[in-house]
Amino acid sequence: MDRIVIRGKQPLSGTIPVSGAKNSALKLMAACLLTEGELLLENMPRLADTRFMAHLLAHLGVKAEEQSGNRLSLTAANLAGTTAPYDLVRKMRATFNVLGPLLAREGKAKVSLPGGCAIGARPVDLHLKAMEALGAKITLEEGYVLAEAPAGGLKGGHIVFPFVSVGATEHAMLAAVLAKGTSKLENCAREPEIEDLANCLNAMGAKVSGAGTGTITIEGVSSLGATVWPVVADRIETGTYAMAAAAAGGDVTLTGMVPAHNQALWADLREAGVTVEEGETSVRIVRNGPIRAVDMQTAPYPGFPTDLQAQFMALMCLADGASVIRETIFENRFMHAPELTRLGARIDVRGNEAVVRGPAPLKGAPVMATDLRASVSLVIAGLAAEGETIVSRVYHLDRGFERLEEKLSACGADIRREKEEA
Ligand SMILES: CC(=O)N[C@H]1[C@@H](OP(=O)(O)OP(=O)(O)OC[C@H]2O[C@@H](n3ccc(=O)[nH]c3=O)[C@H](O)[C@@H]2O)O[C@H](CO)[C@@H](O)[C@@H]1O
Ligand SMILES: C=C(OP(=O)(O)O)C(=O)O
Repeated sequence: MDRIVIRGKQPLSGTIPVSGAKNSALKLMAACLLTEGELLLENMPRLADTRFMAHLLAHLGVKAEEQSGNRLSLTAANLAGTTAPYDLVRKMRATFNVLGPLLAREGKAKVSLPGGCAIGARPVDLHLKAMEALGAKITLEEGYVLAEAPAGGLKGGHIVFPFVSVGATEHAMLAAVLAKGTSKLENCAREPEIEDLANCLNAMGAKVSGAGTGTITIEGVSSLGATVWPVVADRIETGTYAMAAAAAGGDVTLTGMVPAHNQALWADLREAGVTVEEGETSVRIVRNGPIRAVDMQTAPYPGFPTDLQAQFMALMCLADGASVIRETIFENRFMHAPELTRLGARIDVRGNEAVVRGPAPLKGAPVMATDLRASVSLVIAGLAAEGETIVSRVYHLDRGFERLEEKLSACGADIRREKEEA
């Protein structure tokens, strides 16, 4: 197993190209199941999660071919089956989103209950209610969801989500595009990844309107066709490197991204004393002076993303004063706090609130995390800490960060990957 070794206290300076968004790429990949035509995805991030999703799609009969220039060709001309087995679903959340497309195209699907980051219970009840609203019959059997469309296929339906769910909104869209009639989805998630998926589906011939707002309307069509689609830039990777630059200090420009997708973070970074200069498709982050403590609460988009909460906590460890961080999306997403404490941070967690008391003189130590964003928060803290920080369980990082060490080293970070001793 690999580990990441960081010698901190090197200011960062340079340019980091932002990759395509993991959380969009995975749902776009699932969309290939809706058509016999080729879905050619550009700006694909090369990640453990996208590889894993490709394995699942291959199992379902999809011809998946990586092409130069971060392109992935997916063709589901002949499906080999409609079952997504436990071993190919358990590692991550987005694999569950193959259920809707299979159900819409083949009239049935059998999909294992999903895995994903261990950050809370993460049920799939909203996904299943959405499928039922489109006419599907759902049963649970031995850890699998069995879904069956009515004779003649899924029908347009009215879905009012009781609370906002990114995955359920995307899943409902992925099924409703091929349903007969019109579907109306209310209280939808508004994340940029939802718009990316809707725009790609429309390019395939779907009729989806309202994505990016709370109400999405879908007029079902009888079939979808081939398209070429560039994956939207990863706003979580963007925010992560922005906070790495703020924590380590220096002057870093992130390129190939959409500044508007991180407004909540930019506001908090500016309040913390960090300079954020937004360009058309880039953002420059400069931090020379002290960091001010800022309170923050996660919220669905356009609020502060839960996927950047751990990184923000790492930054606040360095701030002058106390900051209160409230996690409102997942009930168990402070697993990084005890690990940050190993590096010298002072953090009190009570329920869904963490009080971070800075500035803590961080010192390198061996640490490990239990999920993707928690792991990268330890990398950020390591960049600001004196001495050597060793982050184990790198497979979490590999799920969602493409060439992390390369991108940070190019900006002057002393960071390397090595084999863990047995
Ligand atoms: C692969 C992917 O895109 N993952 C992202 C997606 O996860 P994911 O789509 O799983 O997150 P959701 O928005 O669905 O989850 C929000 C909340 O709703 C709950 N819930 C969700 C569905 C459901 O059927 N029942 C239910 O109770 C969840 O447990 C959570 O507490 O959005 C999250 C919130 O921005 C991000 O942190 C994840 O990185
Ligand atoms: C929680 C995440 O991913 P997943 O939903 O796949 O667990 C994440 O990307 O931070």
